[in-house]
Order: sequence, then structure tokens, then C-alpha cells
Amino acid sequence: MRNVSIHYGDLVAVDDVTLSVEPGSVLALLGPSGSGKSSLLRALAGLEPLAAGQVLWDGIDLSTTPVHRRNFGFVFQDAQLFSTMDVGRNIAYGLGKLPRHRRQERVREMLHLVGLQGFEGRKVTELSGGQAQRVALARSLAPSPRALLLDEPLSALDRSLREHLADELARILREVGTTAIHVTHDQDEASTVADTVAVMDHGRLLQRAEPDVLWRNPASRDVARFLGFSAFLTNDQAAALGWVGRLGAHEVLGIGPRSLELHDDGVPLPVTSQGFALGEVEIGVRLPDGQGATLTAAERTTAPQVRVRLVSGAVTPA
Ligand SMILES: Nc1ncnc2c1ncn2[C@@H]1O[C@H](COP(=O)(O)OP(=O)(O)OP(=O)(O)O)[C@@H](O)[C@H]1O
Repeated sequence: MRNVSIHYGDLVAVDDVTLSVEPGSVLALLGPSGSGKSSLLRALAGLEPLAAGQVLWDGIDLSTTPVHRRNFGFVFQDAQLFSTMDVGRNIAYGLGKLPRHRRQERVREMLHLVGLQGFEGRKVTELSGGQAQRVALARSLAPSPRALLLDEPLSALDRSLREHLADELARILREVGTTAIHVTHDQDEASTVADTVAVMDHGRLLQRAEPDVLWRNPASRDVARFLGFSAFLTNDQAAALGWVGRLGAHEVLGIGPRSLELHDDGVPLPVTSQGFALGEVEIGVRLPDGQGATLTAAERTTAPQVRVRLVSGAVTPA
């Protein structure tokens, strides 16, 4: 994508985005609702006209290549399976040119890949949401597309299934070695599935980085906030809470839900709230300068304050 902009009337949905995907790697487009991720993905597919810029494959401009000739596979939020066909025929849909026995072999291979061996004859109306998404993935991979475009493929599933399928999707994409672009608003999902994460907001590309670099060094406070770092401390403030690292002159430390830990010798901080996340207690505390932060604990506290130590954070430009 080179200097790509997409407009809907006066609205600038995508604003001058330049991004590339290495062959065989997975790129996540991550951003809040309305940040332009789906518009960008649709433009790659040829489904959205560009106001400016180019989509290139191997240096060749695709502007005159229609959707069906781009040889990209798609997976959407809802599986969009053909309800009148069984699972096997859904997966074989794009394999028209192959002889029958090769089609059947390919369907078996794909079902094995997505962990649904023996499902060929199932009605698609008798699949769970997670199974339907696996079939949709198998169908899109069957004709060996040169790239796979995934638009929030897991977001209609419940959380535990989503987390499990994100791991599975990461494995499957690596196994097939396909180039893929995965749109999601979920920070953890992006980091699990992708080799590289591109963070978008208001149509602009804010940062492109490998997941661990993104979490350690967000490019701005906006990126850090989107990742869940809610407070920002100077070097002296961080050191006063027990942090042993050192910040540069123009850096602050972003404080996220894993940055603070309960510690008997820690600094006492007032408790402001308590809630649950994934079965653990999230304790809200007020930092010495008045900013709010959270930490996770095994159980609720009845005390008005807890002792905490700052163990990690995201080094962010001030
Ligand atoms: N067909 C359309 N016509 C007009 N405006 C649109 C259209 N599609 C998207 N938009 C607008 O463009 C902006 C970007 O939308 P887009 O769907 O690309 O964002 P997104 O990051 O994928 O959001 P979500 O995660 O909610 O799907 C939004 O402000 C949206 O309202």
C-alpha cells in the first residue's frame, strides 16, 4: 500500500497510509472502531476505490486488476458459508478446475489443517460458531490464494473460544506459510496472530512494529493508551515506586495492568475500585501524582490501601 487514502464523501476514512507485508508473513491492522481498518482491507481486495495512492503486488499496480483476479482469499466476521451446501462442498467451492479425486483430497487436507477431520458431510447449519469459522478458513485457503485477508474473523465468538482460535489461527497461517492481513480491534489477538502489527487511528497509521516492540516501546501516548497503558510517569516518579530501569530525557513510562504488583515492602497507595477480569481481581489505585492505575491480585482486599511495587512499563515518548 503506497500513500493510500480512502474517502466517503467528505469523510477521510484512510489517510495517506503506506504499509508493506513481507511474503509469507502475517500483518495485523489494529485499531479502535472506525479507525479505517476494514476500509483499507476492502481497498486491498479491490472492493473500495482509492481517493489517492496505489495498491501494489510485487511492485505491480493492481488498480486495473478486478477483485476476482487478485487471487486473494477472504474470511469475514460471520463465516458466510453457503447454507445449501455441506461442509465439503463449501470447501471445494473454489476448486472447480481440479479433477474430482483431487478436490476431495484437498478438502480432506484442509479439514485436517483446521482440526475438523471427518466433517465433509455435515450441514453447515449444524456447526457451532467456532466450527463455522474454521470451515470458512479452510474454504478460503483451499485454492491456495497468494494472500489471505481476514476481517475480524474471531470477533463474533465468545472470549475463551476467541483466544483458543487466535492460537489456532496463528499455527495454521504459519503452517500454510501464506501471506495474510488480519483486521482486529483486539490488542492481544493482533499480537498472537501477527508477525507485525500496524496500529491505526482516525484513518492514520500510528505505528508498525513487531508485537513485543509495540508493547515495550509504543510510538506515542495515543498508541500506549490504546494498548491499555493508562498512566504515565517520569523517571523520578517511577523510581519512587521501586522501578529499577532508567528513562531517557524525553521519555515517560506507561503503566499498564501488569506494571504494578502487590509487595509487602512496596509504596502504600489508596484503593479506588475493585473489579474482576478473567477471574482475577483488578484493583484500582491512585498514584502519588493523582493518576489512576490498576493491578491484578488473586483476591479482593478489604484494606483502604495496598502496598505496591512498579515492576515494568512501556517506554513511551514524552
Ligand atoms: N460505505 C461507507 N460509507 C460511508 N462511510 C463509511 C463507509 N464505510 C465506512 N465508513 C466510515 O469510515 C470510517 C472508517 O470505517 P471502517 O469500517 O474502515 O473502520 P474500522 O476500523 O474497520 O471499524 P470497525 O472496527 O468498527 O469495523 C468510519 O468513520 C466509518 O463510519
